[in-house]
Amino acid sequence: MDNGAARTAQPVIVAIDGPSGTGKSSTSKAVAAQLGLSYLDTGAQYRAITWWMVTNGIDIDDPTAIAAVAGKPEIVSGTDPAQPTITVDGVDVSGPIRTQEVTAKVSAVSAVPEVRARITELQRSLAAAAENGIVVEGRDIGTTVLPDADLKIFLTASAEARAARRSGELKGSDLHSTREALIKRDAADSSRKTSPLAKADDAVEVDTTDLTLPQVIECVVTLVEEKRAGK
Ligand SMILES: Nc1ncnc2c1ncn2[C@@H]1O[C@H](COP(=O)(O)OP(=O)(O)O)[C@@H](O)[C@H]1O
Ligand SMILES: Nc1ccn([C@H]2C[C@H](O)[C@@H](COP(=O)(O)OP(=O)(O)O)O2)c(=O)n1
Repeated sequence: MDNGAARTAQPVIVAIDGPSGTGKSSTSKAVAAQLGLSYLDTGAQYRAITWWMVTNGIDIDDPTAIAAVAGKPEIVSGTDPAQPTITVDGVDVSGPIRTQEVTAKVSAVSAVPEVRARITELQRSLAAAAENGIVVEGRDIGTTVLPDADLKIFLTASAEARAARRSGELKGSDLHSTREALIKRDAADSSRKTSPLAKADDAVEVDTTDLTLPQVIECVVTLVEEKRAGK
């Protein structure tokens, strides 16, 4: 019986995938905040496990060595879009996971199946625990992690636009080397055997090259609201 209390909407699961610099993090955070949903940056989790491997002297070129210790670090993600957090064994690593060293090594670490199995399990349990629903962003969310997501978005943008956005963030970096590094990482992420970066067949593709960030956010919010209305 309806006792007059506000009826809560069904939890909604939104998967946002795409290559680097397409606007996944900024869009996902804003959409989640606007709609009262949780938010998960899965790239931060792969960066966190990479940071742990580097800090503990694990040979990044040795997938067997990485696999052997993949279960060791305890990675905890806070899913409030206003203040996303990430810790490894209780240490706040939100700064250290963004260094160029971690960025250069994350594709090799995240290609190891044992790493993916571990992180995927964490992602699924966080999504299941999100009371109002969640926006999860990454590379394989729509294809592998949450194939039953209510809405799947695949963001794209030209390499030029993505490199310009990234070098705007990294002070002192030059556009050419940022573009090359970004293309190399996308190629590695797209060609790995285990759950590569890919668009799910039922994902809505949004090309953000000529859109402002507020336009992309509005587009995704509208798609979520349409989904919710149709439920
Ligand atoms: N549509 C857009 N137009 C201009 N800049 C954008 C747009 N979307 C994102 N950005 C900027 O580009 C940078 C990378 O965005 P981010 O959300 O981190 O991308 P991703 O998570 O896909 O790597 C950020 O500085 C962000 O503010
Ligand atoms: N679901 C995911 C998310 C990220 N990864 C890997 C591959 C990416 O190059 C790294 C870093 O991801 P992140 O989203 O932080 O990358 P950006 O620099 O923001 O583009 O993690 C992944 O393999 N699967």
